[in-house]
Amino acid sequence: MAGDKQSGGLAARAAALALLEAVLEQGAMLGQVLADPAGPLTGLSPSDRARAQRLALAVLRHIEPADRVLKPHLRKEPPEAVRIALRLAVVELAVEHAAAHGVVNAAVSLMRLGKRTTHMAGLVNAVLRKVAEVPEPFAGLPPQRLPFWLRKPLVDTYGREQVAAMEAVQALAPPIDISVKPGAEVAIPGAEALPTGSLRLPPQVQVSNLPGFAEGQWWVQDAAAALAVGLLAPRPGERVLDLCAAPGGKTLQLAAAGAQVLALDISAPRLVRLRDNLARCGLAAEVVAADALVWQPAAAFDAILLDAPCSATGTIRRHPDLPFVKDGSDLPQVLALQAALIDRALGWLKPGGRLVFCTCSLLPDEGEAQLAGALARHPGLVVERPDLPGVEPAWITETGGLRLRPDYWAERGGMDGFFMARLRLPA
Ligand SMILES: C[S@@+](CC[C@H](N)C(=O)[O-])C[C@H]1O[C@@H](n2cnc3c(N)ncnc32)[C@H](O)[C@@H]1O
Repeated sequence: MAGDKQSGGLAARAAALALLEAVLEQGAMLGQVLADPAGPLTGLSPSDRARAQRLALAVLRHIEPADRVLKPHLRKEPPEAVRIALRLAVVELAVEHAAAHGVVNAAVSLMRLGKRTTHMAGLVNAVLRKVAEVPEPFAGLPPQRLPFWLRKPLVDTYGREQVAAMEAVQALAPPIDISVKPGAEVAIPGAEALPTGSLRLPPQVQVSNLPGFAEGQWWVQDAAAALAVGLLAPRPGERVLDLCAAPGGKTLQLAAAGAQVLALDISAPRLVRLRDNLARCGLAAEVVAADALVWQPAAAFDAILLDAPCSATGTIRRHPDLPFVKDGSDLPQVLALQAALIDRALGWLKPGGRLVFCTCSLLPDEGEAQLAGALARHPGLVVERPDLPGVEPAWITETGGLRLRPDYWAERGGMDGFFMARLRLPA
């Protein structure tokens, strides 16, 4: 749909609906759909692409309140395509505070464009006019809840109030954090220096236009994710393995610290991004595409960072599609893989060497329980407590791990959920 400005934003909205249908009806992760060269964003202008993506993310963060607003106005279940279009319009009204006439007209036009939806245009018009009469449609409604398979273990672990606080943060578009190359002078207007050393930018800035990006002086990396390399504390010249490295945020930190890095990942396509990131930042690492369950190193390492595959449930504020696509059924295999990777990595360290194990998960099975399992299987292994700038004592667990949650720094926009621990072998 060319000339989206003249057509009142229809192309961006139509693409947002297609993205939402791919996630909600076909169970695709948004990242996969966005990366598809033949996907719904093909042919759109950069600003329409950005708008479509922003709208789809906003809807995924507010499906539950949108459905509650719509319920009194719908006598029977509309077809899924119509329901998704109604949700989009409600979120535009309630969250984006877009002008009602534009939102209603666009939704009606989109219905008229589809053979299977054209007969619903009148209903959509009537429902949205009713919704638009209320100044703040979401006022008084709780934020969207996590799905039961995830919410239950989180409530059991952290408590009901804490989980509600996480859900409140997950309802907001997250800020963008960046890690700055040591020694680089970066002046980005509006950037906030975080206590742990990362810089925080407002949500939805166009990062590639900002000063220092093209020159490779910094890279996008959540402030919580950046702490794993701080915990490993790589020293110049050390031989360090970045196990499960792609797309490479932590590889960049390790290389920038002067370590001699071997970055390994099973995914060749994800390693293309890692290589691009290294090239942009003028940093070097040996890159290996291999399965860590079969690969063997030629020599032992001083230190290993294991950023293991996991449920990624700590990243829902950045990936609100995750609760609609995953159901936790792959967790047993993922837990077994994490334990196997820990055991293999410990076997590749020099005596006295250190391993940081981390996962971007909120589930204790993928964090605290993996640490306990590793300590039980490897007598002599010790946990070294984190001592990092900006890390609050309350974030450190009894056994010396670091538990990070989305509701920490809530007033600043939160942080990704992570668990990380530094283990040392006997010398
Ligand atoms: C959490 S991500 C890593 C993120 C990365 N460390 C960063 O900071 O950008 C986990 C990675 O594990 C990789 N992976 C999964 N199974 C693997 C295996 N058996 N061997 C090596 N890598 C694996 C995935 O391809 C994925 O890139």
